[in-house]
Amino acid sequence: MGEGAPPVLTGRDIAVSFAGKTILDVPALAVQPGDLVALTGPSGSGKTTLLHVLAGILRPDRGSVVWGETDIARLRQSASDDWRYRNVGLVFQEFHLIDQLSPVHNVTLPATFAHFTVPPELHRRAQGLLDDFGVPADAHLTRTLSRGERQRTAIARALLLEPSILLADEPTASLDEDSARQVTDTLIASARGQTMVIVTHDPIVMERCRRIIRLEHGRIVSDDVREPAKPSVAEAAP
Ligand SMILES: Nc1ncnc2c1ncn2[C@@H]1O[C@H](COP(=O)(O)OP(=O)(O)OP(=O)(O)O)[C@@H](O)[C@H]1O
Repeated sequence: MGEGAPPVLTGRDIAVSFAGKTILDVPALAVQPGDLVALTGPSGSGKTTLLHVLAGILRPDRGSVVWGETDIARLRQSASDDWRYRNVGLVFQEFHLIDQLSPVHNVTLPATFAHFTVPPELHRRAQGLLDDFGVPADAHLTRTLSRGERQRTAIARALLLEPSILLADEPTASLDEDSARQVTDTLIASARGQTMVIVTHDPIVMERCRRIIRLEHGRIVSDDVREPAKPSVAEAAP
């Protein structure tokens, strides 16, 4: 992690309201490059809203969200989409997979926005990632996968283009304890200097993160830095 380096993310005075009610009120947030941050807190506390603001999916009513030198809160929609495509891997709570495609086809989808046909090396990388995450790559249509396999497919897809930022919303929510441990270890092993912000309630994920930010009623109520736990299984390199 870039200890002492300038933050890769600087948020200031971020506010989001829905129907006149303030959902998020974050005066300041800085994240160091390569850090592993868990965003936790009770249901409805604003975690997904903050993640979407950090991803540029949701424009805050107020404030700045500066990644590197780009204030994504000021970008037009198309520029924001382009910035996200170039920089961010996203794991959504509801996965956003296409059921009628194979898992490997879902994982290679991000590549189809930039390439007419998926380059063979990205196809191989997709298969390698699915293998690392224990998903049968071509065997079935995605709709036949279990919820846990779908979740792991969504994580593999977020990693395909080796984004510098990974934002994940409850990436272990559908997994049993062993799978959650394995997926967390694989995810973290695959981070080569990536900055990760993970919304989670899962102690298995939290113990592997260096920083735990807790939200309540849309505000940061605690922000703790500590030594993360070591992986429980041998780290696999995708
Ligand atoms: N589009 C919207 N319109 C109105 N209210 C919304 C909207 N999106 C979120 N909210 C409200 O904002 C609050 C925060 O929601 P958010 O999904 O960010 O919480 P969360 O901490 O991620 O919750 P969970 O752990 O249950 O996923 C909730 O009260 C939710 O109902």
